[in-house]
Amino acid sequence: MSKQRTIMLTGGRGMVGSNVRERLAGSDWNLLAPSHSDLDLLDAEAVHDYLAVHRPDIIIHSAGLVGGIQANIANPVAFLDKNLVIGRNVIMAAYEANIEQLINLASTCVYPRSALNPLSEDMILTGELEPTNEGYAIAKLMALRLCQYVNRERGKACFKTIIPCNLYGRHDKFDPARSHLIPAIIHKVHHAKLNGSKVVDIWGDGTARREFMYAGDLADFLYRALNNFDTLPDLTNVGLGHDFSINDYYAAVAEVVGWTGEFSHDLSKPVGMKQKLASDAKQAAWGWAPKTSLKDGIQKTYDFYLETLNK
Ligand SMILES: NC(=O)C1=CN([C@@H]2O[C@H](COP(=O)(O)OP(=O)(O)OC[C@H]3O[C@@H](n4cnc5c(N)ncnc54)[C@H](OP(=O)(O)O)[C@@H]3O)[C@@H](O)[C@H]2O)C=CC1
Ligand SMILES: C[C@H]1O[C@H](OP(=O)(O)OP(=O)(O)OC[C@H]2O[C@@H](n3cnc4c(=O)[nH]c(N)nc43)[C@H](O)[C@@H]2O)[C@@H](O)[C@@H](O)C1=O
Repeated sequence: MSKQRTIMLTGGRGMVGSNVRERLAGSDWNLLAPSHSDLDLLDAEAVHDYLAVHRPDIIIHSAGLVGGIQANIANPVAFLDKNLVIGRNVIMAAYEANIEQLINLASTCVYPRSALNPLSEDMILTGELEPTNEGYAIAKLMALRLCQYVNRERGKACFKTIIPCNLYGRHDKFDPARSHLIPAIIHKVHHAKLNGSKVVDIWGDGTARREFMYAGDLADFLYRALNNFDTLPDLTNVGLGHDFSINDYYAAVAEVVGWTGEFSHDLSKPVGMKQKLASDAKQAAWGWAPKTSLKDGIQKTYDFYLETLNK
């Protein structure tokens, strides 16, 4: 009989982490998902001691300070400092404890702002970063490179990094000061419907493009990666392979929510990258593709939003 394998999931109460926990429910994996209050990842000694005691077979590192464009602009110090320290602590503790397998989560903000789309993994560190989330991106780049250096020293690919595109889904954050685009639209359009408002504001002119994947699909990718770690590429984008304009996302949410008003454009708001579409060549070669359509994903996210309002 084979030994039950143990996974440590950081950020297990966050959006990605909660979707991963739901995906793992009923599986053979023994899951360790310490909450922020159980284990503060800013505390290097605590992380070191935790790994020395628990010795997981694999770590999914999904914790961090995460937020939309406005939160990143408002708090560059925290986004750089906290993510740098958390990334360093988790990866170095895993290195020192000789943990065999780790999956580190980066983000498409690691790509240069002027790189040609679709963005392929070999474009990393070839140009200037997008200023609206530069601090966050520098922290993510540090963690990505640290994983690659561990692999170089060990002579094998033990610590792998995935680069998800923008994500949304159940367990998302809907607070306008922190939220990413899709939860922000759900919150705005739901309230417009509730209050009988005829107009909703879109930040910017709405022509910027984003690739938003349903977080349940990322959990599905990670589940496959856990069970096929050896074939998972050392560094790979994870995404849809196509994108939509900001205006398209507003229209899609309005349809799901059932609101029929009009949109105006607030040109004083930050827009960030004009486009950040990740190449899906590596993930496709690995044999994986997301399954959730934009409409289904928005519907599930809206249902979750309504559940949280009623709690
Ligand atoms: N959301 C997105 O669009 C994208 C996310 N990613 C990456 O995916 C990962 C998960 O993101 P997501 O789930 O959206 O983010 P969330 O903010 O939903 O979750 C992050 C989690 O990290 C925890 N955390 C933060 N600081 C600490 C700490 N000091 N010690 C312990 N736990 C801590 C948070 O706990 P608490 O809330 O209690 O502080 C929270 O549970 C991140 O690495 C992110 O960069 C990549 C691409 C896109
Ligand atoms: C995942 C990625 O996410 C962040 O980058 P971002 O993609 O720019 O983030 P966003 O989801 O907040 O915005 C996407 C687009 O949407 C437009 N937009 C319109 N109207 C609203 C609106 O009401 N709210 C928000 N937030 N955006 C809006 C907004 O102007 C922008 O053009 C990084 O900071 C970092 O976290 C990171 O790596």
